[in-house]
Amino acid sequence: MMNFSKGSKVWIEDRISAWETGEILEISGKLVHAVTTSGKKVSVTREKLLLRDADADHAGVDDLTKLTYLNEAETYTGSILVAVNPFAKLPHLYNVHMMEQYKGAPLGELSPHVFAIGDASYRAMKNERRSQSILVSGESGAGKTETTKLVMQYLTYVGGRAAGDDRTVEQQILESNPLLEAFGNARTVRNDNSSRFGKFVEIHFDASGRISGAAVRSYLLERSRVVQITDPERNFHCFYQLCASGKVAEKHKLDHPSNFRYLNQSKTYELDGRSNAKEYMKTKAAMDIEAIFRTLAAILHLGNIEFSPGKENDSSTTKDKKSIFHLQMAAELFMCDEKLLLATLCTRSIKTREGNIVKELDREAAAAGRDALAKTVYARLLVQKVNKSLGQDTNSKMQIGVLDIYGFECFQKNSFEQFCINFANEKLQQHFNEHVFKMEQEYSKEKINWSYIEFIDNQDVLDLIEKKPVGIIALLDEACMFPKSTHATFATKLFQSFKDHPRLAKTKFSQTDFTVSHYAGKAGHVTYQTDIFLDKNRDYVVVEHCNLLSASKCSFLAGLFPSESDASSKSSYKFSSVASRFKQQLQALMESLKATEPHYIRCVKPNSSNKPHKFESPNVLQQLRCGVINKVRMSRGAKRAEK
Ligand SMILES: Nc1ncnc2c1ncn2[C@@H]1O[C@H](COP(=O)(O)OP(=O)(O)OP(=O)(O)O)[C@@H](O)[C@H]1O
Repeated sequence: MMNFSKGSKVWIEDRISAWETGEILEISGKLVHAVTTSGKKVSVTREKLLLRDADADHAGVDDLTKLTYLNEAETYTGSILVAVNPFAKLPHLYNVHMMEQYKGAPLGELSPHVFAIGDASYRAMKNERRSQSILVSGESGAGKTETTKLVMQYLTYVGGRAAGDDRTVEQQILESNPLLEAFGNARTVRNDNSSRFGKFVEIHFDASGRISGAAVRSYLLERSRVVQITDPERNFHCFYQLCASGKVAEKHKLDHPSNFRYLNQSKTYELDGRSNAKEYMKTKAAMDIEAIFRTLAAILHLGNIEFSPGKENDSSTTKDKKSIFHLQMAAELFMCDEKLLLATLCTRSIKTREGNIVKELDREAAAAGRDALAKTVYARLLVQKVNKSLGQDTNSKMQIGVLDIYGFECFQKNSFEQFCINFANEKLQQHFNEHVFKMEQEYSKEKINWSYIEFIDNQDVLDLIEKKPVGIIALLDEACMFPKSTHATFATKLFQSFKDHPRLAKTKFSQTDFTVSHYAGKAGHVTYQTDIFLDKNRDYVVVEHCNLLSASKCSFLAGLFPSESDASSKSSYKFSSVASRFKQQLQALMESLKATEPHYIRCVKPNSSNKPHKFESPNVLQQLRCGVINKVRMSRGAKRAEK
């Protein structure tokens, strides 16, 4: 129970602003009468109040360990940097002078800064000879990508070689950013430059702490965007850049984006304050292979091939002259045979005991196959290319990995993507729990009074999601493999298997939605709509597609499709589970992270209109509650001991 008395400085819970500052006027029985700093008188019960640091009134504090009272109103803590997106350029905060200031400065001596985290990681790596990781999280538009770039800027600054080399590794690393963004980012309703994939950038160092290479791993690229977008969102930036590239565009017969089906589903072609042509130059500077542009152009032409019914029943062929032109262009740019491309799009061969049978595809199936091909080519292009341009150092013993991954998501409607994203966040939360637990043990050895209140073990949610043979992912894969399954049979099986599971519930209004109670407390109850779960989890690799492109005369493209001889497969479609692949990738990521010492940056979006100088408290509080820093509180008075 907190000790309130007349004159106590307090935080008062408020429906609109979350917490208001105030002072107690009088206590009468269960009611406390208080006045807010803005002069409003309120009478509330004690639960609506928290004691407050009066010292911090004037300017606030930027390091929470400086507070006497630590509670939600002051905010949570831990060794986490909370970075609020300024939505304005702040060059004075991120220049060389600043980097110089933070270089070697003990953590906590200067104001909290992204560079301070970068420096702490770099020094820990050098001193302890141990790999480090920096985990950047937050919701869309909170500033993860920008923060990641600043961390990389700092690391390349302190770990860079002396000037004089031709094109140094650190230059290569920094230049990979425009490339990654061109291919992996797009305009969404929430962010003009939203990363449509998660990424783990590993910077490699040699024994003396100098940068020797880098690598990037990507997670869950939103492939569907290549073929489907809605206004005012856009496709990936690189397509618009290519259309604005002048000569190259002309050479590949590209003109305005409005002429391409993959781009004109949304009428948004330009972005405020960005020029497609200028961005193209930046992307181009980071890569020298003409083959990439050619492949991108081929994807756009491919998307413009339309089909009409063919001569035979349920068959299809190119619709008109225009489609034939785009077919020719796509084949030319993919450097493959035009007839073979058409056959790949309009037929499938099925292996039977008697031999191969060629089955005609109707126009819907042909169009679906065309889009699948576009998505597969695009997805393979991204990481392959970026990794090549970075230059990995396979001998490096020490690394600093920067993870930029989507934070916990809970919308009005949640589908498969949110399910995967929240699964990733559960994994990261478990990693965080283990880390804090270890720290707590260290502290108790040193007899420091620190307690990790409400240590929440989320193994049960993880089991629910990923355990074999019965877990949400396993049941989903099973459903995907049986042609007769529907989302309804999947949901029924799910509820049968987990009848009394405390973390899984049915919803009132639907038989097929399910709610998972994630780690993030009340805010973490997420209801998923299973309608398109099965489709979204199916990633068919069409054998003909691979055969077509592995035979391409363009060695770059052929290299993206190493030929697999899978004679045992009866069908030319091979089911591969998106969720299971993601699970494996996460497992590998966790293994990498376990070998490192982690540092955390939580990015916060101050308002939902992306405006500077606007702070919506309830909104921010919600983000902090859902974040990695949830549930970590130091007991009051504990941090005095720590100080
Ligand atoms: N430190 C910063 N200084 C100035 N502007 C920033 C900063 N961080 C973010 N912004 C602004 O906010 C926008 C969104 O940030 P960013 O793209 O980094 O968000 P994100 O968390 O990576 O989002 P998503 O999950 O959608 O990729 C940026 O394009 C930029 O305009």
